[in-house]
Amino acid sequence: MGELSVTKEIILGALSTVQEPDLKKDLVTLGMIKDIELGVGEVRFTVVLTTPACPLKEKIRQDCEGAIHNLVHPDLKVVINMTAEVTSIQQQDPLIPGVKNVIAVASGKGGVGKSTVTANLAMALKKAGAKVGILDADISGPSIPVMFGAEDMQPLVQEVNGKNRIQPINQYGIKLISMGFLAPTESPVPWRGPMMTQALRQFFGDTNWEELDYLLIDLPPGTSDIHLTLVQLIKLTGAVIVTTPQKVALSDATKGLQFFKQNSINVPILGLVENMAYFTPAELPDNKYYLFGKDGGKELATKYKVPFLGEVPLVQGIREAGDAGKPIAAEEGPTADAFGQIAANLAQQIAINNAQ
Ligand SMILES: Nc1ncnc2c1ncn2[C@@H]1O[C@H](COP(=O)(O)OP(=O)(O)OP(=O)(O)O)[C@@H](O)[C@H]1O
Repeated sequence: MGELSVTKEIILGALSTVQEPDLKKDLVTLGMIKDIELGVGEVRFTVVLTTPACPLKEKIRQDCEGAIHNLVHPDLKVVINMTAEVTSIQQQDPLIPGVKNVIAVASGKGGVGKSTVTANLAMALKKAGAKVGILDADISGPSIPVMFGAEDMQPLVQEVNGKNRIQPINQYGIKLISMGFLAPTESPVPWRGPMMTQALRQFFGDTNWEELDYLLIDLPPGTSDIHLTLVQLIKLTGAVIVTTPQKVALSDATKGLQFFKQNSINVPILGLVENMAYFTPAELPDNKYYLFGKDGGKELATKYKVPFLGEVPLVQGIREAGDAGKPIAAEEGPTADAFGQIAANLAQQIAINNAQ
């Protein structure tokens, strides 16, 4: 490379031609390039993505390398450190100062797998390197403790900076709080409005969440007092709607969508997840049986112009893992990959919304 004298400005100039495909601006303008270091015949720098679950990570890395080779020198060795700093909504909620994004997971109909999707998305986001928590507000049947093998656990109350704080359960690196910890499942307490409001307020304000990139809220099916309390209590990043492809579930999912979209509530829909999209027997992994109809969720997303985050098959392993207390997304395999892809799409939508 003899004569070549490369400066940080030249490197920045080359990288300013690389676009962040979602945010539609270049990496330099977005402040995503850090710590440029020049060595003999090589350049090192860090790219700070908006989420560790970024589905475009590899493309952005290749585009950076390509820009330097094309615009600076083809033989320059390029060493890129890909990191991430999750972005947050502009006005973070003072009730939960360390929590960057709060995502409501809702469904119209019961039993469509909303808790299963919440648990597995949390696992997948955690696996990608994010700090994740779940607040299980589904008093109709708090299944999150079971899905995390935490049904016999109780959160402790500890004094932090002179204030009593609830310590969330930490299971597989995910922080959990559940209405189920307050009311044992076998003796369902008839929750009344003020009790729920109080419990939710406490779960947000008095829990020692510390730093979280994503806090997922598992809501009861349908639209209830809890939904209203939640949107009044906390500034949500957005909502995810879980549905199955059959007609009854879709019409209920539409009600869920409309609840968040109505003017007085105005919570962005981050996307729709189609659960039990098709059945795949373990012994015939390439066969797909569309038991509940095909593409219902996808079509609903198109109709209401909301992102389609992906589909989850009906497989025995998902139910077994849930019952065994460790979400399947914690393991490796095609089902975990499906959740990984949905989590990446969700993280991407959050980053896009936060940039607007
Ligand atoms: N894709 C799937 N494949 C196999 N089993 C699934 C799948 N999704 C959910 N299940 C199973 O279906 C049952 C109901 O799921 P889950 O509790 O997640 O539904 P829900 O919508 O949260 O229910 P609720 O109405 O109680 O809130 C569970 O036993 C779960 O393991």
